[in-house]
Amino acid sequence: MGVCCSRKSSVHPEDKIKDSKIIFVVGGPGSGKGTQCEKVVEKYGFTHLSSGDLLRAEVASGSERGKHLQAIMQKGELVPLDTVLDMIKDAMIAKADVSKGFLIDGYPREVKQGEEFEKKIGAPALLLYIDAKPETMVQRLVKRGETSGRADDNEETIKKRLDLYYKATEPVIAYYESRGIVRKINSELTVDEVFKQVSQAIDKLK
Ligand SMILES: Nc1ncnc2c1ncn2[C@@H]1O[C@H](COP(=O)(O)OP(=O)(O)O)[C@@H](O)[C@H]1O
Ligand SMILES: Nc1ncnc2c1ncn2[C@H]1C[C@H](O)[C@@H](COP(=O)(O)OP(=O)(O)O)O1
Ligand SMILES: [Mg+2]
Repeated sequence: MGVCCSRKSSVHPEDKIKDSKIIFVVGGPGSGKGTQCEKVVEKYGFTHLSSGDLLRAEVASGSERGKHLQAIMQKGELVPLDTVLDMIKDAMIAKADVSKGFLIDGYPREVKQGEEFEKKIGAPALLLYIDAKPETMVQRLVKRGETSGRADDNEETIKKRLDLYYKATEPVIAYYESRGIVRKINSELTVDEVFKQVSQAIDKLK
């Protein structure tokens, strides 16, 4: 490795984001992640990146890759790790200069996603665990499905997403609990009451 390469590495775009404040927002489908993230953006000015929104934007672009992703999401399955991680990383880099912190909503969906994120980007300071009962989540998603236009907000896919959440995503919480960064949020309350808990968790960060 000569001078050229070491110099090159010092201007890697990743360098801009590795020291940012990173908050993972994890919870089942319909638990209220997106709703709370919007409120955090309003109050704290953080950058909200939802893996689901990034994927849906790719689908909406009509690209070949989008068609492939749509088929996976419609079945309630997880898209390939590299696809979603690259999208998040690119979105973070694009905001690196102006962001006060990042809310990573809907990621990690499995422990491996968390490990890869830390290898390629950095470590989270906090994991907000948005917790609601399965009956509550199903009820909210069925209701959201009346207007969301989302291909995965139907009863059959909701059931699959819930099963996958308990199987693949819940272990993520235990994984980070051992590091002491998990804050469990009771999402059975009103949006504002849930947000009070979220605010308290974020305020403790400073
Ligand atoms: N605390 C709450 N009480 C009642 N309904 C809620 C609450 N939080 C979210 N919702 C509703 O539940 C649905 C799912 O919320 P959303 O934020 O999209 O969840 P997620 O991003 O976790 O799937 C939305 O229709 C939202 O308006
Ligand atoms: N981190 C991730 N890894 C793999 N697939 C993901 C993903 N985040 C989202 N997806 C795919 C599969 C999900 O069923 C779908 C919708 O995700 P979402 O918008 O985060 O749902 P919700 O907000 O209802 O929990 O997109
Ligand atoms: Mg969401």
